[in-house]
Amino acid sequence: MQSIQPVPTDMQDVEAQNVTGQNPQLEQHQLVLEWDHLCYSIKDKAILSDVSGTVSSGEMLAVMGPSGAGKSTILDILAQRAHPTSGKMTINGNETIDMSSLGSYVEQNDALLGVLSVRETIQFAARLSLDPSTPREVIEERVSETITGLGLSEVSSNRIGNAVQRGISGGQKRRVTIGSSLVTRPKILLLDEPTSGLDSRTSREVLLAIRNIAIEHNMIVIASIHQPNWETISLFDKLLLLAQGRTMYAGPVDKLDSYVAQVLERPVALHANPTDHALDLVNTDFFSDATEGKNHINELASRWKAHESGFDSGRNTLEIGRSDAEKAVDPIHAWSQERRVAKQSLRRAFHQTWILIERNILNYSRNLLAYGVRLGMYLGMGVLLATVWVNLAPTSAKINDRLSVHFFSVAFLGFMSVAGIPAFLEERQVFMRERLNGLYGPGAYVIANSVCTLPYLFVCAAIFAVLCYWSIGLHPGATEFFKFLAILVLAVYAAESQSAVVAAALPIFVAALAVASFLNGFWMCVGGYFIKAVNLPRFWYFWAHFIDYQTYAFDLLVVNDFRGLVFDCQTLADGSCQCDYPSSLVSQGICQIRGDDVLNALGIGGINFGLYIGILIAITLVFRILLYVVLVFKKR
Ligand SMILES: Nc1ncnc2c1ncn2[C@@H]1O[C@H](COP(=O)(O)OP(=O)(O)OP(=O)(O)O)[C@@H](O)[C@H]1O
Repeated sequence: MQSIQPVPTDMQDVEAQNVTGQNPQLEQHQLVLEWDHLCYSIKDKAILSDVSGTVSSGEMLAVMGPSGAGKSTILDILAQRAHPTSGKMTINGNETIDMSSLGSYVEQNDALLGVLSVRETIQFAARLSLDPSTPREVIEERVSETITGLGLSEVSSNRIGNAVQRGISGGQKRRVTIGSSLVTRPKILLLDEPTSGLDSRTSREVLLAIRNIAIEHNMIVIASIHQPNWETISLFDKLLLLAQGRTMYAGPVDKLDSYVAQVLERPVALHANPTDHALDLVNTDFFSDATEGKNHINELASRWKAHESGFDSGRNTLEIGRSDAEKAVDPIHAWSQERRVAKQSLRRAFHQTWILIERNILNYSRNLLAYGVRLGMYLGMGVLLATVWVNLAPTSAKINDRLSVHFFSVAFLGFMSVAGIPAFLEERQVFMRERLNGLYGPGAYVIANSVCTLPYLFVCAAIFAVLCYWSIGLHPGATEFFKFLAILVLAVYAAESQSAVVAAALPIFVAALAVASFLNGFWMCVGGYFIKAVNLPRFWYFWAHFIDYQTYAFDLLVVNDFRGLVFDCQTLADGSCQCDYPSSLVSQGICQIRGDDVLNALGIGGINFGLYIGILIAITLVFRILLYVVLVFKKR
C-alpha cells in the first residue's frame, strides 16, 4: 500500500509545484474507484442489478456484454451522469465524489467543431483544461504526445469536416474525441465504445496508446468495448462482463478462461478467443423463448454470485483498515476539492472565456455553411429591397411603402436568425461534452458566444444597410444611416439571442426551428404594423406587444426615418389636397404632410429614442440571461 502524502492546504502551493495544474505529489497517488451493489431502474424496468466492481490507478477495465447489456448505463453512473437507484460508489472510501474534477467521459457520439483541424481541437481542449500559467511548450508537448499516441500525426492539420467539407474519417473523429479527453490528463478516463469505427489493428494501437498514457500518469481507464480480439483485450487488466444488466464476470482478464471452464463448465476451445466465447455464452438475443433466455442469465448470474466471494476478482485492499478519519483527509479528495475551487477562480474563468472567444472566431470565420451562407443571404436581402423599393418618392402615396421597408427589414432579418440554429446546435454539443467533463461552465460559454456573435451580426446588418438604404432613398444624412444600422444590429442580435435560447432548451433542429419561427411570426403579428398597436386586442396589447423586440425596432426605424421629412400630398382635380394621413400643413395651405404628422397618426410621435434603444438592449440581455439559465439546468 502506498503511503498517504500530506495534503497541500494552500492553493498556491499546488500551483507552484507544477505549472500544468497537476500536482506531482498526487499524480502517483493511488486511487481506488469502487462501486457496490449498484442497481438502476427506469419505470420499474431493471437496467442494472447488483453490479459491483473495483479498479485502481494505472489499471484498465473493459466493460463488455451483448447489445443492451447495460454497458453505457454503468459508464453513465460511474461518470455521475446518471444516479443509481441503489448502491454506492466510492473513491478511496469517500462517497463524496466530484467526477467532473477527477474524470473525463468520452461518450458514444463525437461532438466536434467541423472546421477546426485535429491539432487545433486537441490544443483547445488542453488549453481549456490547464492552468492559465502553463507555458506554451508544455501544452504543445502534451498535444503532440497525444496526437502521436493516437496515430493522428498524418492528419493533424486536416479539418474534422462537416456537411459541406469532407474531413477525416469516422474512426479518426473517434480518436480526436478520445484525444480531447486524454490531453486533459484526467485521473479517471471513461470511454464508451472508444474503438467503434476502428479496424482491429487501429483499435489495438489506440488502446495501447491510452494504456501507455494511463500507466505513465497513473490513470484509471474504464472502457466499454465490442468484440475485441485477444491481443486487444489483453491490454486490459480487468473485465466486467454484463448481460441483461447482471454481472456475468468481474475480475482479471487472464482468469476469464479458467472461470468459464471451471465454474460454467464450458471450456474455451483451443485457439478460440475467451472473450468471444464468453460473449456467446451470455448472449440470449437469439433465444426463441424469452423465458428460457431469462432463466439462462439467472443461472449464469447466480453462478457468478456463488463464486464471487471465493474468486480473486481483483478487489483492491487499499482501503481495508483505513479509518473514516483517514479517508476524510485523503489527499485525492482534498485535491479534487481544491481543483474545483481553482476551476471556479475568476482568473481561470477569464482565461477560459478568452480561449472560447478565440475558438469561436476561428469557427465563425471558417464555417462557410453556417456563417458564409447567411452572409450571402443578408446580401441577397439587401439587393432585393434595393431593387424592389428602388427610389421611393417622398410622397404621401408612398408612405405605406416606406413603412413596409422598415417592417420588412426588422421582420425578415429577425426571422432569418433561425438559420443560425444548426451552427448553435453544433457548438452546444461541444459545450455539453466539455462542460460535463468539468472544463468550463455556462458563464464562460455564454459570454464567449455573446461577444463573438455581435461583430458577425454587425457585418450582416451593415451589408444589408449599405446595399438598400441609399437606393431606397431613406432619410438622407449619415446620422440617420448609422442609427438605421445600429437599430438593425440590435434587432438582429435580439432575434439571434432568442433563437439561441430556444435551441438551448430544445436541442433538436426541427423542433427548435419550428418554435423559433413561430415566435418570430408571433412577434410580427403583435408588433403594431399589420394592426396598429392601439387597435390590437387588449389581451395581446398589454403584454405581447410590449415584450416584442420587433415593436421597438420597428418604431425606432420609423421614427428615425420619418422625423424631419416632409412628403408631398396629392392635389386633386377640384384643387383640394389629399394626404394619406392627417396633415398639420394642409390647414396652412401647404399640400404636404410632415413625417411627424405620420408618426403622431401611428401613435409613436412621442417615443423616447434612448428609452426604446435601452428596452431593445434589455430584451437582448434577458434572452442572454435566459440562455445562461437554460444551460445551467439542461445537462444534455
Ligand atoms: N432512458 C431509457 N428508457 C428506457 N430504457 C432504457 C433507457 N436507457 C437505457 N435503456 C435500456 O437499458 C438497457 C441497457 O442500455 P445500455 O445503453 O446501457 O446498453 P449497452 O450495453 O450500452 O448497449 P449497446 O452496446 O447496444 O450500446 C437497454 O435495454 C436499453 O433499452
